[in-house]
Amino acid sequence: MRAAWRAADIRAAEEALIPTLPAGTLMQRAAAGLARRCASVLAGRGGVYGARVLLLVGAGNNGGDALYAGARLAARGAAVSALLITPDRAHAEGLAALRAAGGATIAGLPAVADLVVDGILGSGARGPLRGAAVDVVENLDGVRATDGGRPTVVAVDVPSGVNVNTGQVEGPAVRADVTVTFGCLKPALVVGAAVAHAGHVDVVDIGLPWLAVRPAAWVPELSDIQRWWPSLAPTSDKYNRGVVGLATGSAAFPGAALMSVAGALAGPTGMVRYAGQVTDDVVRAHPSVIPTRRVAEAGRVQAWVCGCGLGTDRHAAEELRAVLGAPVPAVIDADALTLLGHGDLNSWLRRREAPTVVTPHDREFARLAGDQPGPDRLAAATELAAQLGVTVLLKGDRTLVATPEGTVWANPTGTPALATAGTGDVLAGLLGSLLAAGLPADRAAVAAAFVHGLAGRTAADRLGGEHAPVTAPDVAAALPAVIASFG
Ligand SMILES: NC(=O)C1=CN([C@@H]2O[C@H](COP(=O)(O)OP(=O)(O)OC[C@H]3O[C@@H](n4cnc5c(N)ncnc54)[C@H](O)[C@@H]3O)[C@@H](O)[C@H]2O)[C@@H](O)CC1
Repeated sequence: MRAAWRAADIRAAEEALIPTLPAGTLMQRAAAGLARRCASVLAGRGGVYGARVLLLVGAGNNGGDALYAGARLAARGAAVSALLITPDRAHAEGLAALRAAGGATIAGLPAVADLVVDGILGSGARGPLRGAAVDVVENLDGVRATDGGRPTVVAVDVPSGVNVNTGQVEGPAVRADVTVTFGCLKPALVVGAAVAHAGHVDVVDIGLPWLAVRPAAWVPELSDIQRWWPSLAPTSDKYNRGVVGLATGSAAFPGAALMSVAGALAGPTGMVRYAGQVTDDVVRAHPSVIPTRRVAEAGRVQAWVCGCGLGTDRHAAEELRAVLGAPVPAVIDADALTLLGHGDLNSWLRRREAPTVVTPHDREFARLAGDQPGPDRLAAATELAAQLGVTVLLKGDRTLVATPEGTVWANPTGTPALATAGTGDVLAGLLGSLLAAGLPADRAAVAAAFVHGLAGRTAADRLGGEHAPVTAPDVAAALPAVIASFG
């Protein structure tokens, strides 16, 4: 797993480190890593020698990184021009280094550049872009590469214009192909609208120590999921692998039952029970499932999933109450979240002692929290988790998992392929299976979101690419291959 820390925490660590090193060491390490990445980008566009490089240089150290990296590229024969956003405040030593290497300054955006290095703002950014930077960023699209195509844009640390700590994008912001970030990830590189501005993210090691404060977010990696995923043992049987129950679907929404069951069947449990109104549909599609009509009539389970397509009538409320009253972990999804938003069911949720995961998208989040998550999704998910005392899986292109204790995870595998009806039901079923198999709520939620994202990507690939019309059954069908690949 990797950590994304807030700008102030990173700055404090850097300030503690700086006096222990020769002057300028951190910036030189940053610039060296940045120049290396820029050179590899240029290698793919015909080489460094003779390439046209445009540096966008702001008033702070972010501009300093760009200037020193530009000096390194100029020394290798690139034609490097620096556009100083606030000329009287540019990093003096960096500028001198660039000039000494043969680079020049220019007064406005050039017509041609093969590589644009965005050093306008980094972790010292406050609010949306102001002043001359706005014009530069808004007109960047007019710059063409020597071959007539788009230049490659490399952002330094974070793309300029994004909120480093929240990932919010409130005004014009650079759209980078690559972001070279220093020391560790930043929240803007893992959550919110800013992620789409960052492109591919490279973390350059500048010798920053592991920070002693809680990260703004953790980002799971495949190796974490592989490690957590319950594996089959010679002594496994259908009961000790865990049994998951699904209180999902209704006459109006039978598909939600089928999708949630499909998700659960792909998980690690040995048995799936279905309690609901569409038992015939479920058993026809999935003959291994044990059907009953009501939660109260189902046999023992180690976790419940409740809400997908359940409806919001009195029957649905009774079923939700039965799930909330059961002393086992529960996933509360979709219609069950609507039911929780009003009436006495919310107090049932608070009384629960077994782990609970709620899985809202933004509108469902508003039903629980009173308002949509807003631009600071990390804070919103954390607050709701603390307020309800449950794990919150906030769906989005970067799904977040927040625990009541204040830990947040940002899932990196999201894909637009999942933006289609029914995929949430698949996720809920899979998550329920992981809970029933004994995973703690946060790991179950993180693992389910991660694998679900991979399944979305696999489904799209199988159908011909990222623009293929993926459906929820395609996602469910892709789960076994993704899980099998864990080895
Ligand atoms: N602290 C360190 O030791 C290191 C810092 N490094 C670099 O330094 C960066 C942080 O440097 P700084 O703290 O100087 O901050 P920035 O380089 O992000 O710039 C801050 C300056 O930009 C201006 N500014 C702030 N918000 C603005 C806005 N919305 N619109 C227009 N101008 C705005 C302010 O006047 C401020 O002086 C990092 O992102 C990284 O690139 C690296 O060199 C590695 C080492």
